[in-house]
Amino acid sequence: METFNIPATPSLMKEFLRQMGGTAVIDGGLATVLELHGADLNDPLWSAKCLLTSPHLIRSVHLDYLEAGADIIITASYQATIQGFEAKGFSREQSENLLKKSVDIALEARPSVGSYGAYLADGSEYSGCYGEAMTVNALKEFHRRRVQVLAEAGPDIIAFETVPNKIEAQAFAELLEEEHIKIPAWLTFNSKDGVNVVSGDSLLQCASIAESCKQVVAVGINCTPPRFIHDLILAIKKVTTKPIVIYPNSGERYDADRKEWVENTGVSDEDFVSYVNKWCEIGASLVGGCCRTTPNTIKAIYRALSDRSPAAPGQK
Ligand SMILES: C[S+](C)CC[C@H](N)C(=O)O
Ligand SMILES: N[C@@H](CCS)C(=O)O
Ligand SMILES: [Zn+2]
Repeated sequence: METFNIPATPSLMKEFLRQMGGTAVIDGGLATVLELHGADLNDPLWSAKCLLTSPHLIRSVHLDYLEAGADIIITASYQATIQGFEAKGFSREQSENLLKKSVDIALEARPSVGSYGAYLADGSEYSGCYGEAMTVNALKEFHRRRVQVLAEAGPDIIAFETVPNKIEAQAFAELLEEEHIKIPAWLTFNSKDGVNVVSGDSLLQCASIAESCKQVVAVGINCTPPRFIHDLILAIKKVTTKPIVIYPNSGERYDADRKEWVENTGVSDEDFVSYVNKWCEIGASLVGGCCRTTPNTIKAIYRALSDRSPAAPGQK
């Protein structure tokens, strides 16, 4: 079982970034592009449904992102949970194999571990409200086997993403240590006000939990409107020495009942690509897109960063 040997040292990501010339490009929305290709994700498994119905499509979206200039691609496991597959009638073993399949499809990819809120499939990753009764221990038990299976599949890094509250950050950090996970990880939070994480918990406290966990090699923000990113980077910078990872969404709002994104009627987010260099100047070193971004977004980010000197991405 012990087949991986990448030491999860804090310097690992820094060394990778040095090799990349200082900045790395992450891919964009996976579910978004699966939908653009006709996948129906109105399902409790959301994008993980495609692990059952259209693995070829997942593979082709990963390839599109690599071609667009992404140095890092993220697997289709955001909403893939053993509990979610079992609810569809799969056995435990079949469910674990489906999780593993997400990594196999994007070999060398960064497995996505969405929050408990993602599994609930009611959009609660955008509120972080799990009820008074939820505890760090219950969250650890929910995620434990999932994290073990994904780590055993041998990815380069595990992306804990769209983390909405402090107890889930704590649960992930403790799981990485208790299970002696040797795969490095990043933890990215989401925000709807540019100050705190979506639950209202302090971003500084959440980022500090990530900072104290030795397996965590980067900390940041994902699936958050671009207009908040600048201030969030400045806040995170105060509490971390680790590389900062940023992959915003388009700024639209998610309607969890209809499982659809709706355009904002209020302030609109302009194309965020023009801000990417500024975000890197103030501290971000891994940049990509989340929901509602596409390979075109990533191409534009790649181009914007390539114009920077001397720290061009990827040196491709
Ligand atoms: C990142 S959100 C758009 C994922 C989907 C959500 N958990 C749902 O099931 O509706
Ligand atoms: N990684 C997921 C979304 C996380 S919010 C995806 O791109 O579909
Ligand atoms: Zn997203």
